[in-house]
Amino acid sequence: MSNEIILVGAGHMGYAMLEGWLGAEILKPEQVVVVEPAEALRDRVEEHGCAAVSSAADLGDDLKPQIIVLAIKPQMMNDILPDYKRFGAAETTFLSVAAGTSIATIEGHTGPSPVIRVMPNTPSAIGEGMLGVFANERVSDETMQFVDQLLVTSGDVVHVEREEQIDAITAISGSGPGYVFHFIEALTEAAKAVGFEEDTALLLAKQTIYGSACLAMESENSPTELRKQVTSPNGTTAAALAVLMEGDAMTKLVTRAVTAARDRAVELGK
Ligand SMILES: NC(=O)C1=CN([C@@H]2O[C@H](COP(=O)(O)OP(=O)(O)OC[C@H]3O[C@@H](n4cnc5c(N)ncnc54)[C@H](O)[C@@H]3O)[C@@H](O)[C@H]2O)C=CC1
Ligand SMILES: O=C(O)[C@@H]1CCC=N1
Repeated sequence: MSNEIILVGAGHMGYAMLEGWLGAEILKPEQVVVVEPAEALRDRVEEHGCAAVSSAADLGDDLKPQIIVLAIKPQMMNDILPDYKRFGAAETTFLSVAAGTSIATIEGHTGPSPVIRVMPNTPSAIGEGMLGVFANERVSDETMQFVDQLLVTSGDVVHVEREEQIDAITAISGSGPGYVFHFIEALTEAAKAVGFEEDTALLLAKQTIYGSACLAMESENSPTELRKQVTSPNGTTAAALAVLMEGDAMTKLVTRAVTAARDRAVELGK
């Protein structure tokens, strides 16, 4: 067994993580074989020097990968996993980034195997991801250490104690960039409504979110304290926050959204 990796699916998430691993030189391109039916996406990984095939049937008979990364849609798991049964119930670790898909579902196809569930997010593409991890008891310390080394190239990593917490992480940080991008859209539209052209409106919105996120990370103050520092008594921020915080409107809306995402993750796992 070498540290060979098979990456199944080189779409948004699979490719983002692969780029991080290669860029940080934790993996050499020759250690990775990608299975991806879309030709343009195979070309993209081949440009990095990785081998790429269009289906599992084209994988060499003698491959004994340390890890198979499953970066395919949860709805496709039951169709695709049988192609990887031959690597199951052995030393190969399955690492799934799919929302919802449980370890039991994966082992239902592979037999009892080391399985790690990772919930990344798209900022992983620039090394600023947030990743949740849960591993079953069959994963060796050696493989877990290697996987942690890979994952930190994508961003911050948190290990959870219970598998269902991955569904909750999915709803917060997995889907979270979607909420933040929507807030950028909303702030851009609002900037246009008060008189700015599209380009300026977008810059005002993006830089405000970026600067605020950086300050929240770097400051020793809590977000509550940072919010208070912006809010002059009877000033402009107070006028806006009176709208967003009336009856805890924003918190209730975000909690409803997160609960819907968590429930959908649970549903996808059935
Ligand atoms: N996009 C996101 O923000 C996040 C996605 N995820 C998870 O990552 C997984 C992939 O999602 P995305 O990358 O967004 O989707 P995507 O559609 O960009 O990527 C999936 C890839 O799988 C490929 N594929 C289809 N059939 C295949 C097969 N038989 N063998 C190998 N590859 C095959 C597709 O051609 C596609 O490139 C999903 O399970 C999702 O839940 C997790 C966290 C965040
Ligand atoms: O929307 C989804 O289902 C995936 C999982 C987390 C982010 N994107």
